[in-house]
Amino acid sequence: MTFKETSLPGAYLVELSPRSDNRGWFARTYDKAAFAQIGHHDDWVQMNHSMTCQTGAIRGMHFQHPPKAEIKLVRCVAGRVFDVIADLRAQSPTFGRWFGTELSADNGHMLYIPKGFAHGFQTLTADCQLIYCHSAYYSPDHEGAIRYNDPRIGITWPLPISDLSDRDASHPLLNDQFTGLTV
Ligand SMILES: Cc1cn([C@H]2C[C@H](O)[C@@H](COP(=O)(O)OP(=O)(O)O[C@H]3O[C@@H](C)C(=O)[C@@H](O)[C@H]3O)O2)c(=O)[nH]c1=O
Repeated sequence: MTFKETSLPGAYLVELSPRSDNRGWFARTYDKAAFAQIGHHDDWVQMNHSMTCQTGAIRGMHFQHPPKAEIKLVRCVAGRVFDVIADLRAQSPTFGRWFGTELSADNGHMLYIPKGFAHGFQTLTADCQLIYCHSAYYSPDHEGAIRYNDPRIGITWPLPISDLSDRDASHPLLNDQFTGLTV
C-alpha cells in the first residue's frame, strides 16, 4: 500500500497494491507497521458498513467531539462515491478547507481521516457500500456535524442531491463562534 498525503495535512489517500493471478486479486487493507509510517498508532475498535441505494445521495458531514474524537479509515467496496473531508482542527493551517476524492470498488482507494475532520460522501452510482474502521466507539452523546452545504466550507458536490436524511439536512451552520476542534 502507498500513502499519498492530501492537501489537508495528516489526511492520506491510501492506495492498495493488489496481487493478481488467474483467480482475481488479493490486497492487504491494513498493516500496523505500514500505518506507523504516517504516525498512526491507535487501535481500530469498531468497524461499520453502510449501503446507500440512490445515486446522488449524501451522508454527512459527521465527526465526534473530544474526548471521543476518532480517526477513520474509509473504503468503498461497491459502487463509486465522491468522498469528502473538511478540516475542523482549531490549530490547522488548513482549518475550514475541504478535500474530495473518488473512492470506488474499482480503484480500491481508502481515505485516512485524522481526528478533527468532518466526513461525508455523495454516491456516484446506485447501491454504494462503504466500510469504515474507527479508532473510537460510536458515542451518540458526542456526535457532531456540519451541514453538507455550509457556505463557510463550500463543498462542491458533483451531482444533484437525490437523498439526504432529515438530520443531515438540518445540521446548524458554522458561525464566528466556531473556532475549531481541539483534538
Ligand atoms: C455511526 C453509527 C450509527 N449508528 C446508528 C444510529 C442510527 O440509528 C443509524 C444510522 O446512523 P447515521 O444516520 O448516523 O448513519 P450515517 O449517516 O451513515 O453515519 C455515518 O456517516 C458517515 C458520513 C460517517 O463518516 C460515519 O462515521 C457515520 O457518521 O445507525 C450506530 O448504531 N452505530 C454507529 O457507529
